[in-house]
Amino acid sequence: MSSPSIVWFRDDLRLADHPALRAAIDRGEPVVGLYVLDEESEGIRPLGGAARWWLHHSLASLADDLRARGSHLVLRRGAAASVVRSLVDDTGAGAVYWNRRYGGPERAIDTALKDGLRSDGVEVESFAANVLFEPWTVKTGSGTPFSVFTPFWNAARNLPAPREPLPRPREIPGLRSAPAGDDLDDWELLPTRPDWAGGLRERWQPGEAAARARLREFLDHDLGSYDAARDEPSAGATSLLSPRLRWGELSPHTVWHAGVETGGGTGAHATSASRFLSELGWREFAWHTLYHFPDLATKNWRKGFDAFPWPALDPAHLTAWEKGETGVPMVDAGMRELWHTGYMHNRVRMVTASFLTKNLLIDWRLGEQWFWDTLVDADGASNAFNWQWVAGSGADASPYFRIFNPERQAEKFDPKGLYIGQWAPDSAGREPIVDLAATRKAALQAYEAVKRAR
Ligand SMILES: Cc1cc2nc3c(=O)[nH]c(=O)nc-3n(C[C@H](O)[C@H](O)[C@H](O)COP(=O)(O)OP(=O)(O)OC[C@H]3O[C@@H](n4cnc5c(N)ncnc54)[C@H](O)[C@@H]3O)c2cc1C
Repeated sequence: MSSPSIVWFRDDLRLADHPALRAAIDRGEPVVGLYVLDEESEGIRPLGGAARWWLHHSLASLADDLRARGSHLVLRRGAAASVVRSLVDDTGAGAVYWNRRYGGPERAIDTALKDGLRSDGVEVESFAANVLFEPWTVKTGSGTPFSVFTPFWNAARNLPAPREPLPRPREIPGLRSAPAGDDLDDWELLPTRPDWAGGLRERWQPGEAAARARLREFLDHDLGSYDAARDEPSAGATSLLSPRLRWGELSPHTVWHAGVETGGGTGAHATSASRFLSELGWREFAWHTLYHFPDLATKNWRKGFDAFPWPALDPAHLTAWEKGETGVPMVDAGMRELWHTGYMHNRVRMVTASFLTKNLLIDWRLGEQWFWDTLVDADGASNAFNWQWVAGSGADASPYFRIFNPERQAEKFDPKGLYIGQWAPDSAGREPIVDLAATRKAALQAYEAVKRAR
């Protein structure tokens, strides 16, 4: 009788550079892949609509890849701990392997499950694979977590370099017949009525093979102009790797080493490569912050910001922002790009988030939730981290209260109006729903309460 190894896939929907999968293959018994759609465990945040769309396609691709190499992906739905246990019972598995996750509720589930399975005699091992630096290894001189990016990243860079990525396995021995599982279509991850995913289908191809192709294309063709053009939303100069990293179709190690190798030498290419690698550093910093502050999506990271006097919500303003009908062209263009494609350029994310929190004085949590529902790259760390950074409640070195002026941002980063022309050509001649100068002043006044609370 064989005693299979279960590989529990989570935010790592790939075969290459997958240490848990590698360990399972090395154990020499049949390998069973598992993905659990967990909408029941305490504290697990339900996925947003755009994320569900991506997940569906990425799982389909992973299942094909596993099948082509001799194994299976079993899909089951329910509270993760009991689903994993029941698959262990069904298959007589002797080992369960996974790559680590860093959110608070996720860690609680994984730790309890590891202890429980081990005490039943099942081998359980977890691996570092989804961040370059384990969040607890980057510490200040006094052993505390970092609260500012630059010293965080300097300290991380002084640690041993990220390991080389593991090769993609050619063969993965599986059980002769797959254990029972759900049909992916029955999970209803895709929208039906209405089907709003047309723009997502046009823009994206989820799955590991497409992710690797995009990485190569970006490094071979676009990297040289990254540093100069990365802030221009119409330039198409950024990597578009965020959903691929979010879903783990690429590991950060793979991206890191590919970037280091391509960016050698001097000149624009090298400057761009080092800028690109430091953007990966922001992703690391977001996970570091979430690990040490698990309530990042719900509570102000900066305690003093609890004193910020948010006025009563004007639901019409929130709806105008969500739909890209504010009459502020840069904001409307961004919000429509988001709705149509499940993505928004980083510069415009900052402008739209600033407009919501500073000009409309709407709590950052409502914006975070909208992005959570509409972004294909929405993740537990980066989304909340960046919302708090823009709102002023987050981990930011800046001593002042940052307010982006959407008109000046458009002049600077979309000088020919190409981005606005693509997404919100009708917005330019319209009256904004609020007066930008007056609302800016009101935001600064509201911030006085935070200063007093310090
Ligand atoms: C309000 C707001 C919300 C955001 N929500 C998310 C989110 O849910 N998920 C997400 O991945 N990014 C988020 N970002 C960060 C950033 O906008 C995206 O990572 C970036 O636009 C993705 O495009 P790209 O892959 O072409 O980026 P590139 O410029 O090519 O950067 C390469 C990679 O670095 C990482 N990265 C770059 N900037 C950041 C950043 N500021 N914070 C964390 N990682 C970064 C991403 O993994 C990205 O794929 C948010 C930013 C803001 C201002």
